[in-house]
Amino acid sequence: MKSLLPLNTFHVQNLQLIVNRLHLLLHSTALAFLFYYRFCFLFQLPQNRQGYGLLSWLLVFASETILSFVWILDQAFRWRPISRSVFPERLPEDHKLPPIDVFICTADPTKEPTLDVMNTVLSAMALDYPPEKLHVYLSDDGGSPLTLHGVREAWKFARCWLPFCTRYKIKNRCPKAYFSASEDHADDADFARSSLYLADKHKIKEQYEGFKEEIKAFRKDRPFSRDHPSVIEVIQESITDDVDNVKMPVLVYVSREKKASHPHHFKAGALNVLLRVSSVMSNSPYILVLDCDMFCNDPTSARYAMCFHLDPKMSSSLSFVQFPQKFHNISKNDIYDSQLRSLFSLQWQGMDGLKGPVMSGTGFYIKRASLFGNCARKGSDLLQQKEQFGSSNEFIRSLDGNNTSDLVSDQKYAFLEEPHFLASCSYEIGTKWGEEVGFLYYSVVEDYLTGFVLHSDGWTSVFCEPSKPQFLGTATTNLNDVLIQGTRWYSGLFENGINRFCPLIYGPTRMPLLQCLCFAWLTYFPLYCLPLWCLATVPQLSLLNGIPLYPKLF
Ligand SMILES: O=c1ccn([C@@H]2O[C@H](COP(=O)(O)OP(=O)(O)O[C@H]3O[C@H](CO)[C@@H](O)[C@H](O)[C@H]3O)[C@@H](O)[C@H]2O)c(=O)[nH]1
Ligand SMILES: [Mn+2]
Repeated sequence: MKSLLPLNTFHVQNLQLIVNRLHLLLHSTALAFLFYYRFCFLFQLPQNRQGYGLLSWLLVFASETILSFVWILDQAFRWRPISRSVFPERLPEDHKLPPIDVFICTADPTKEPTLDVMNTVLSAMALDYPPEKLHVYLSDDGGSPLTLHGVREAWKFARCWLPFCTRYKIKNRCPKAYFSASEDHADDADFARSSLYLADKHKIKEQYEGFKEEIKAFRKDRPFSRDHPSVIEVIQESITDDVDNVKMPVLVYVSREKKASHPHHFKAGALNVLLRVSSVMSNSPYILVLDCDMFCNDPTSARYAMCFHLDPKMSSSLSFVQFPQKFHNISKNDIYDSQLRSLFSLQWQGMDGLKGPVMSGTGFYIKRASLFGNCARKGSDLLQQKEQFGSSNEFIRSLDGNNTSDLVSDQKYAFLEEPHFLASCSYEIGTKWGEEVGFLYYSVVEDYLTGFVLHSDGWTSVFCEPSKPQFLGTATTNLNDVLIQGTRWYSGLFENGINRFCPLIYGPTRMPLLQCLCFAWLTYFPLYCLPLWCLATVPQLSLLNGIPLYPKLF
């Protein structure tokens, strides 16, 4: 009976849909009149086509054209908004659930405080999922001894933290957030006032303080260089005092090799190394990608995601389940809209009604096989596969998809030869990594591009937005950071609108038109700044100089 019921359902938001489409009709009629007026004016009288008057007209006309173009693209998001529900209680029993690898990226311990990164790691280890099916990989691009020390300490702390969370069904499993939450928030269960719970809570708080001290006390003066060899440590193996029989997820620290002479491709490069290293260790079919500044706020996300990935109706074409980015540090007035509200509540819902939302960098559960594109097809010969994936036989063997999670604890990996080879910076030379395989390198917004190409290859995605945010991140809240991040995102996005991945050229033969328009909106909306400048100056100057730009009403 259990398996017959659907794991998820969706419903089209009909009222929203009708309002949106009526608005589309009304607004486009108004636009048609505006354009008619502009054309008539230019072609009616010859004197309209000379001097400053003409210049102002053309500038305003060009601005209106750009705005209308961006507006038309934006309508695709509003065409068919849907919302979804999931039923995790209908999932198969724990032993039948597929394994998951969690990838967390960090790059710089000075900008990304180690304690916060470890909180993200701990919250991921404490996901509500069978621990033997969970493998957490931390990629440290800084190659910092402090981060490695932090991971070892985090593992020790996790040995008490995880049982505490399961015993009391703690909902907020990021220790920092749990201890700083107000009492009523943290403890809403029946036993909240029981003396046993309070005593345990007190004890675990002390252990957390000890863990914090351990990280603080670490010598930080060691400079970290851009050149460093790869360091890989399966934390599970380094601890021997198996006092209590606590089942723990595997925790792996990976710092890939870096040389100034080799491009490292930022986060996409780090994720691809994790993809390779994990494939010869746990090789889980599903991967959760997290930024180090984004912790799991609710432990149920893995089960929620599996409600889609295990749904036989959608799983064959489903590449990833995207959760919205929500933030814990939004200021009261949020004057820069750091929450990115329209993206994560309105537009992603709209794309969900088409072929699925854009990959948003963090908080998504992706099917590993989808990242190997068409290259991984069975039957292609070994030589060809080596050209695409590099020369590791073990990696190529892993493409068959047979999970090898028991190998993590195998003696074979005591020396970790193969993972080191896969994490070396020369491994990718001459291969298709970053071009056709894994996360793509052509863009600073690797998430957008990888998602776009996946959609072009026929994969779909799903947007899952439960009422309680599953992940909480740190938003940019001051003008300086907003401008730096904005410039990086919008220039990166716009670049994708004018290179060979232009959604309006590359897309239409590969995906439905409305989906193309959504991607096109993302790449072209940075053009907004041009009409903004024009309309903030030209009409005002024209008014002062007596140049009419708009029709007289009376
Ligand atoms: O060389 C690098 C650079 C960055 N990172 C990590 O990548 C993540 C995101 O980088 P960040 O500098 O915080 O960028 P944001 O602008 O905050 O990130 C947003 O935009 C990125 C680019 O689109 C996406 O990858 C992110 O997921 C998304 O949250 C962080 O965890 C970093 O530690 C690395 O691992 N290696
Ligand atoms: Mn960030």
